[in-house]
Amino acid sequence: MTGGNDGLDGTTDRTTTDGFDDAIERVDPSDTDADGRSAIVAKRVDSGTADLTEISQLTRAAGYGVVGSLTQTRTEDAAFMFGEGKVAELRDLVRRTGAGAVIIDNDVGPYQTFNIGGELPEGVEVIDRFTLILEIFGQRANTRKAQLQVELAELRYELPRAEAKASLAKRDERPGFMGLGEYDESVERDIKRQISEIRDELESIADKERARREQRRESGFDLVALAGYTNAGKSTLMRQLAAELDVDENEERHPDLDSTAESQDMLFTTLGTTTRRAAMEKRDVLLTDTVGFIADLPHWLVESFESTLDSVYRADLVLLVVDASESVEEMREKLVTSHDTLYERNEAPIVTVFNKVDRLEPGELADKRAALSGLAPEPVAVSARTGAGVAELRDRVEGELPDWERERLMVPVSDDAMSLVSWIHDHAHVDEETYADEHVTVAFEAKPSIVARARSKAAELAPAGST
Ligand SMILES: Nc1nc2c(ncn2[C@@H]2O[C@H](COP(=O)(O)OP(=O)(O)OP(=O)(O)O)[C@@H](O)[C@H]2O)c(=O)[nH]1
Ligand SMILES: [Mg+2]
Repeated sequence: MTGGNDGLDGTTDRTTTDGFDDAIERVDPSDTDADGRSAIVAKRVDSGTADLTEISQLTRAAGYGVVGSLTQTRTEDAAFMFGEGKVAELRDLVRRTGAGAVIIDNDVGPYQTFNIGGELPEGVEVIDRFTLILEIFGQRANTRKAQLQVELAELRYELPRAEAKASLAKRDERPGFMGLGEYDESVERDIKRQISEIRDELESIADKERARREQRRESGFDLVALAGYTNAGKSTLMRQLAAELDVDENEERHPDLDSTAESQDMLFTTLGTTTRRAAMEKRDVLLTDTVGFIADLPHWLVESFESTLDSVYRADLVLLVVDASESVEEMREKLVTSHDTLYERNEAPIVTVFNKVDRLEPGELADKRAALSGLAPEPVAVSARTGAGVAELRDRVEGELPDWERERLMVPVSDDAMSLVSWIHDHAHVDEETYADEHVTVAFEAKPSIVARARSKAAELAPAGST
């Protein structure tokens, strides 16, 4: 996917700064993608040093080679986002590298995008962080739901821009704004209509998923979701915990489901959701792997993916996976982003999982636990790669799931009684099954809702008071 780029840490893009209007500029023409798409990454920060690591990873995940970079520390310029002199430098850098796109790790307004584009050689695209993420999602979207979510996000991104174009066109200042021809209010109306149609279709998909989740709960499954920052190791951990292949047989086929949940050292490897049965001692657990979180996403982009995140929000337990091989600072930022994403909607208890402990030095784990105890109380340390700590994680999952009830039912032997007994076997953990005096007795443990249903089924079979 990322052509000849192996190192994904983007560290080559970082240098020190003099603390002023720092011009960090690197050129690496060898770093072009296989299909020749190349980009310059750029970022502005108000203060401190701009870090290009993540935007470089995202750029490569979208299939571009990173051929140059540029950063600036200064307050935002209303017209160009960067200072005008910096935009001139950007133009020179584009000329020298032959880059086809400039990827800016900021929220670039529609007018700023237009202005920067006007300074660059003809045909060079100006892409901001959100558009880049949407591009990655668009490339990975391979279910109807994922495609609709991407389309919805694109339209919601486009809406304020269409408004801007309409107002520019009205003022007759820049006819053919961005080379896209005439704009008027009908474009906005059209976008709004499409948004509402897509929402309706997504809502009906979400209804079906909700019904399926309830069905699974009724069959005695506990639903556990893997959540966490992109590239934390969720899919790798899923494979460690999973007992067998997917159970989403009713769902639209998804390449992710066919063999294994994919893992790659790349941002947003997983876009859809994958559900597998987990291998547990007692409880029947369904595990769902899902799209990773990332910082600085506008609310509309998160909302567009709401139905994907529903499998996290509506789980019985969330495993929040963190890459513990990163610095405490990075871990903290990613934990904060994850908690922000979960905060309003999540209903489930959260267990934090420190992953990739195979990469830690002795003592490092204890230090990180202590430093992050506020954000990540009692984390379970695992290596999804080697399997270390995974047994402890299973125990912890079983311990955190809502308690089961014990019950003992006795019913007269009959065909209906036998089908009740087999229903109980399917939905509960049976401790004992005995036959005496034409009665069958089953002692079992199950979720309270399953126990209640077994009781009422038994009551229909047995004369009152016989249990
Ligand atoms: N050393 C080490 N590497 C790991 C471990 N777990 C995962 N990785 C690597 O980390 C990278 C990301 O793993 P994934 O499982 O794809 O991560 P993810 O959270 O599913 O990522 P997205 O789907 O992209 O959000 C891959 O290169 C994995 O091989 C681990 O325990 N130790
Ligand atoms: Mg994944």
